[in-house]
Amino acid sequence: MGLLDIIPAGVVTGDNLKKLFDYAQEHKFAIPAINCTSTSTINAALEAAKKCRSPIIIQFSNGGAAYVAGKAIDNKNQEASILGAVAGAQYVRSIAKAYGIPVVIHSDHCAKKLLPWFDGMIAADEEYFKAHGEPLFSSHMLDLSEDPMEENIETCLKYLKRMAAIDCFLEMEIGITGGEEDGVDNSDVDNASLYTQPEDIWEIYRRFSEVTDLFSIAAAFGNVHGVYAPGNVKLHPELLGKHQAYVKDQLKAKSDTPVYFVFHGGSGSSPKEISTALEFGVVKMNVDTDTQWAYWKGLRDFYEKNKAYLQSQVGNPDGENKPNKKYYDPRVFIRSAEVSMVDRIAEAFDNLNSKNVL
Ligand SMILES: O=C(CO)COP(=O)(O)O
Ligand SMILES: O=C[C@H](O)COP(=O)(O)O
Ligand SMILES: [Zn+2]
Ligand SMILES: [Zn+2]
Repeated sequence: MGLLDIIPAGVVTGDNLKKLFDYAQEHKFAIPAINCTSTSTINAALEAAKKCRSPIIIQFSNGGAAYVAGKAIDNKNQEASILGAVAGAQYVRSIAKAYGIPVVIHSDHCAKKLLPWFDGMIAADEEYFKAHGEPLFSSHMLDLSEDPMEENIETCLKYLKRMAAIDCFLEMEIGITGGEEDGVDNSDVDNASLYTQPEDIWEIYRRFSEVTDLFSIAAAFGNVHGVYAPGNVKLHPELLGKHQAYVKDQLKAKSDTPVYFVFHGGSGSSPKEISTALEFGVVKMNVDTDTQWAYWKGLRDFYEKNKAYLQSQVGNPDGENKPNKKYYDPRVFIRSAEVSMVDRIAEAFDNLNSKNVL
């Protein structure tokens, strides 16, 4: 039985999203979450998933969402980030079904200072729920990992109650992802905060479960955003196994993976690190930096290959009166970027063991 026997193609929310993650854990695969900033990058992500016969997660960071709306819109009260995330979600909703794959729409890291962004997106979810019986977004992430744990949990619980009422799924972060996100520089945080403890996972799991089962945990196991020289990042995905065993024991559960874990900083991770994470119940892995690089590389290679045709509107090695329109049409050069991004996402499906699961 394939995934499409269990959940439909198109945007999945609520119980269908839970079924997707359960299916992924059962079959030891995870779904790549690709940071998208435009219809071009969204289409590349959907194209890769269609090609690989896999579900996909389209996610918008705060800055990525603002970029979707356009740089001319002021973002002082998060207007651009709210409008852009909502516009991006609506765009995905209008085309997802045509790709014939399950699609999850998600918003990425939201720190305390960005809560007005979160409020704006939840308001859009509630409005969408009134009209369609489901939220606009499948899920959102709250990242209060910089704050004391009790405050992190309390704030998440407040939103979780509101989200549970509209079947919207919450991803929370505990422990700190190193590197940089949304201009917050975490490159010098102390080592212990980069690795979460099992007791903390249980505390979160226990309290969130009293409200809903629509939540996941981005637990830090040395994850870092970005790509660095070899040896600089020490990932310990096996720690996730300890967390799962601890929660299983507390719950006296049958499942070895009672928790849905999220892997941040997927770029630059080795296939071995990724497969260890899969073993311990990771259902979602975020990839941004490597797909950014792939998009750029596609464009760079196009330019290198066609340089002589890209110096003037008219005139190339084939003749001084020959027009170059077909080289500088964005549908041609941006397409090269997309094709390269599609290939990199296909590699992520391979590493995440999620090819041909429909
Ligand atoms: O975790 C991420 C987005 O939240 C992406 O991390 P990378 O840029 O390292 O792939
Ligand atoms: O959080 C990590 C993602 O890579 C988002 O990056 P960004 O804030 O530059 O869009
Ligand atoms: Zn974080
Ligand atoms: Zn992240």
